[in-house]
Parts: sequence; structure tokens; C-alpha cells
Amino acid sequence: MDNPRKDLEAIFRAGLAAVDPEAAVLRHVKRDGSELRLGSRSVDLDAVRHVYVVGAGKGTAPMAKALEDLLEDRIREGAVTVKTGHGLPLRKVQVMEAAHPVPDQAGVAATRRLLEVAEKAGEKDLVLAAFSGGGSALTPAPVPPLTLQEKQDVTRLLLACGATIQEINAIRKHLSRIKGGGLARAAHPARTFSLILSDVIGDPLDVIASGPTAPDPTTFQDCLDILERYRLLDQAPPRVVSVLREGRDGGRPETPKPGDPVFDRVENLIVGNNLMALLAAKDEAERRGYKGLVLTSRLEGEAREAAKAVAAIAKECAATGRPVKPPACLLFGGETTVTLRGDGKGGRNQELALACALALEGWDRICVLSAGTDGTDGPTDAAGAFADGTTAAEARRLGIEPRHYLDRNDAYGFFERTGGLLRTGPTRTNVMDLICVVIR
Ligand SMILES: Nc1ncnc2c1ncn2[C@@H]1O[C@H](COP(=O)(O)OP(=O)(O)O)[C@@H](O)[C@H]1O
Ligand SMILES: O=C(O)[C@@H](CO)OP(=O)(O)O
Ligand SMILES: [Mg+2]
Repeated sequence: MDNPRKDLEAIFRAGLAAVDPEAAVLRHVKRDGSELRLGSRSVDLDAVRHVYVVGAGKGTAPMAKALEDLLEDRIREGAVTVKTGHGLPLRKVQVMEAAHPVPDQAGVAATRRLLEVAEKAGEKDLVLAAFSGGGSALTPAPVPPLTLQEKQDVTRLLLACGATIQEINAIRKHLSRIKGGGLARAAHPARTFSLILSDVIGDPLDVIASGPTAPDPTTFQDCLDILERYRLLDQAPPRVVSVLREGRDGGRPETPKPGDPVFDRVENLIVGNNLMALLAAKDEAERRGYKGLVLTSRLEGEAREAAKAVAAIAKECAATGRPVKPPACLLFGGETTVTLRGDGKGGRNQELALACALALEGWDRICVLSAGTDGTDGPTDAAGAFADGTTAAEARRLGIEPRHYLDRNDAYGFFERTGGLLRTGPTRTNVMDLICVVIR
């Protein structure tokens, strides 16, 4: 407890370890000879003709590795798509790389391959799918007559307009042959198990990676309403709007809905999420002598506003021992957003830490680490940043005014100069962000 930053880093890393994608799959999928157990289900491998592996998302190379290690003798064919630079060399499963967050031609070719593998699977076969955050951008399969260019254009518009991931993915699902249950349709009638590492608050199966094996509750009409809400009907590529209108008017099939027979033999299983990381972080905090408290895995909203709430709770703890007496570790998870106003460099976690530095000024016994579990916070090489009650005053001694850096969204510039960045490198996992606070 003498070195709060060291404790916080260890607490954060314990959270990461708990959602290591390979270990997460191995915790949920077990093999005993010809018996394969997936969650609470059991499959007799002797009754299965071929096993196929498919998947997409930043964390799916290690997920596929886990499946390969368990089932190499039984896998007929497999392919997964990861973000460029997130691949691993595998023996049986082909690992393909493509662009994120805006799709590219490599993604189109990779997705064709995923659908081809899923379509080969028949009634006697078993499809094991793996999905994680980033899966949407990595699987462009535009419905005719749309082109990749049109998908790129609408993706850029949606990412920049302030729409939620639920809204963005409602539209992506209705322009795609694989999203919104499309992969389940391709794999039908094979038995399909989908293993999912969640990077969305509440773990909604239809939203994570745009739910390739999940029923889609959204409609063409919802998509048109979303474009209207963000004033994008005139800016979106005209053929995208025509496809959505044709669909609304009954001229195109809806995505498969809950109860659709394509899901009769499909099971979706969340193997890792933000809460699992928080609970492991809490255990590590307790090993280090702090009383641990997980407050939420659903933190959202503007990063600098969320920071004020986090700081307020930490100050209450320091001042009155509520809701827990120090030494304590308060744990928050989720994903905040940043409305960019300035031209600085940063990410939502660094911005949250910088806002905490201001809100906690003078509270010497409080220290915060806010970091992204994927190891890259915004377009920077840092996972996040530390801040404590002395950060703001020390910066000013160096002639650095924290407020000015926050105003310019330049949290990276601030912490680079004052020494608060946490660099982990790409972690190959992705369950949103962790905000760990120790109060001594
Ligand atoms: N200068 C900045 N300061 C704070 N946040 C930023 C800055 N530049 C970009 N961001 C935020 O980073 C987010 C993208 O972060 P990233 O970690 O790449 O997302 P994801 O977790 O989906 O991979 C965007 O939502 C954007 O608001
Ligand atoms: O792929 C997606 O749809 C989203 C959510 O799962 O992930 P990301 O924000 O990383 O692109
Ligand atoms: Mg990130």
C-alpha cells in the first residue's frame, strides 16, 4: 500500500488476466475424450461429422487458438478475422487480418471466406464461432447492390455522428449478409455454439460485433428513424437509403427475428465481460490489503462528467468512510465517450483521469487509474493514465495548466509531460474500460 500506482497497475492487470480470451474460452469449453462441454451443454463428438470454426473480432485469434488446442484432431476447417496486427500464427484455423474501425477490401475477402466455411456445415456438423468487439468493422458483406465504398461512407458517418453502438449496429445489420443473425442462417442446420467476449454494456448478444448468430430485434424502419434522428438521410449514400426503404416496404427480407427457425440449433455464450475483469481486480486489491468494492460495470456518458461522479464517491470514502472504510479500492467499469472539441491527442480514459486530477486536487490519499482493457486508449500508444490528489499541483509547478489540456482534449500531451501514462501494448482482449481507485 506504500505505492498506490504500483498497486493500481497490478489490480488492473489482474482484471486483464481474468478476461484473457484464450483462458476465457477454456473456462467455458472443456473436452473429455469424445465429450465436449460448452457452458451447461454437452456434445458427443462421436456423433459429430465435422467441426468448423469461424469468427471475427479483435480478440478472436486467441479464442480460436483455444479451440484449436482442444479440438485440432476434429476441426475440418476454420477461419477468423482480426484487426490488422492482432493475429497469431495458428495451425488449423486460418487467421485473416482486416481494417478497423472502417472496413476494407481485405475484410470483404475475409468475410466471403467466413460465410463459405459456415455454409459448408451440414446437419451433422458442429460450428464453433468466436466473436468479440470490432467484429462489425471486420466483417463487411454488403447486400447487393451495395459496394464496399458505400459501406465505408456510411460507417464513417455513423461513427462521427454521436450515435450509440446499438444504433450504429442496427444499420450495419440491415446492410449485411453476415450480421444480425446472417452467420446463423449460413450455418443452419448445423448445431452452432457462439463464444462471445463482450465489449458492450449489458452484454447484448445482438449488438456485440453486430450479433452474427443472434436474433435481431431491430427493423428497417428503426434504421430509417436513426438516420433521420442524426440528420443523415441526405448525407448517407443514396443507395444505402434506398436499400433501407425497400426493406421497410417489404421488398427485402428482414433480418431473422427471435423465434426464427435458423436459431433452433444455435446457442450464444458470453465467455468474458467487464464484470469478470472487475471481480478479479477486486480480489487482487484485497490481496494487497484494500477492501475492494465493485460499484458498476455500466459506467457511461461524457468522460469528464463521469470523472466527477467517480471523484465524488472517492472523496466520500476518504472523508466519511462511506460506502466503505479506507484502505479501500473502488472499481468502476464501462465505456465513456468524449465529444471532441479541441485538436489535442488522447482517449476517453486519459481524459477521465485528467478530469479526476482536477476534481481530486488536494485529496492526497486518493489515486485513480483509468485504462482500456484492449491496451489502446483512443488513437494513442497508452492504455490509460494515473491521477491523484497531487497531480494538478505538480503539473502547475512545471508550468502546465491541467484545465488548458482538458479544454483541448490533450490528455495524452498532459500525461506525457507529467508522467502519468500507463503503457501495456496491445493486450489482445477487449472488455471496455476499468477505472480503479485506491483510497488510503
Ligand atoms: N484527443 C482525444 N481525447 C479524448 N478522446 C479521444 C481523442 N481522440 C479520440 N478520442 C476518442 O477515442 C475513441 C476511440 O477510441 P478507441 O479506443 O479507438 O475505441 P475502441 O475502444 O472502440 O477501439 C473515440 O470515441 C473518440 O471519442
Ligand atoms: O464490433 C462492434 O460492433 C463493436 C461492439 O462490439 O466493437 P468496436 O466498438 O470495437 O468496433
Ligand atoms: Mg480502444
